[in-house]
Amino acid sequence: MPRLAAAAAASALPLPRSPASAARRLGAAPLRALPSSASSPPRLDASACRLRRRLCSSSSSAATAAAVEEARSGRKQLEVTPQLYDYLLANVREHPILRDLREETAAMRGSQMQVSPAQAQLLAMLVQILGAEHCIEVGVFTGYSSLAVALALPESGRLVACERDERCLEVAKKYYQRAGVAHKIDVKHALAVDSLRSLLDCGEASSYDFAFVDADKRMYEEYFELLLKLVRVGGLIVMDNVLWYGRVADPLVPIGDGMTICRKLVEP
Ligand SMILES: C[S@@+](CC[C@H](N)C(=O)[O-])C[C@H]1O[C@@H](n2cnc3c(N)ncnc32)[C@H](O)[C@@H]1O
Repeated sequence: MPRLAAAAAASALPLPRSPASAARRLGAAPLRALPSSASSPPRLDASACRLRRRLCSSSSSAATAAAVEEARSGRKQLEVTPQLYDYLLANVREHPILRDLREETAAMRGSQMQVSPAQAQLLAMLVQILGAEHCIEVGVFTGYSSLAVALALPESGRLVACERDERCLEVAKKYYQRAGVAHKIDVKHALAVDSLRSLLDCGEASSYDFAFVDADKRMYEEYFELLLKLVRVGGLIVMDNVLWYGRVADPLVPIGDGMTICRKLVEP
């Protein structure tokens, strides 16, 4: 975690702090625990702590609690209703083959794992803004996000796509062919951690512009450390599901389920 935190400090957008470190930084005892699962410790709402700290010298505790609640309720998060989702879908740019892939995947088990068209458009835009040529994806599923990235890459671009499930890859490869981008995608059918290590073993440190992680969450720290080596200075690492259905406190980039964007600024 220290390396992760150090990298986050250097990046444009910070990664989540642990509740304990947030409390230490604020010099405050936890005010109140957010709901958490039985297996995880209660989490501190750091923004509530910050607010309380600002107010506590001049307010009574009742007034402070009221101000905390007011600030909390004022921080509105938009719920994506079916109507809003339809609106987004109607207005997002989606390649016709991406749409076909989304429709085929909708009938498959695990279809909810696919990134949304809006998230895919964001990834494609990041790749284009960066002028990325070399990309990595960890967690392909049926290929929606990887296809969006490959379509955004120039002809000379390459995407290393890591996935352990062969049946998902069959669907993905079919759509890579249909979209005419199969030549840009190097599919690695293996555990992603092994694929990333073998890229490093092949001398590919600091040679990637962009990485997207959307796979097994317990490995995120490991993926981040490996990608920090593989991505060049100035490159981006995008991690999906960082909020994990809201089970993480102190959200930072509430895009979808907490897509977090880290820019590598220095060699680790
Ligand atoms: C959330 S889905 C990816 C969705 C994909 N980005 C999309 O837009 O359709 C996660 C994928 O990661 C794969 N996966 C999980 N753990 C993995 C591992 N250790 N190595 C490689 N792939 C893994 C799963 O098989 C699954 O297909």
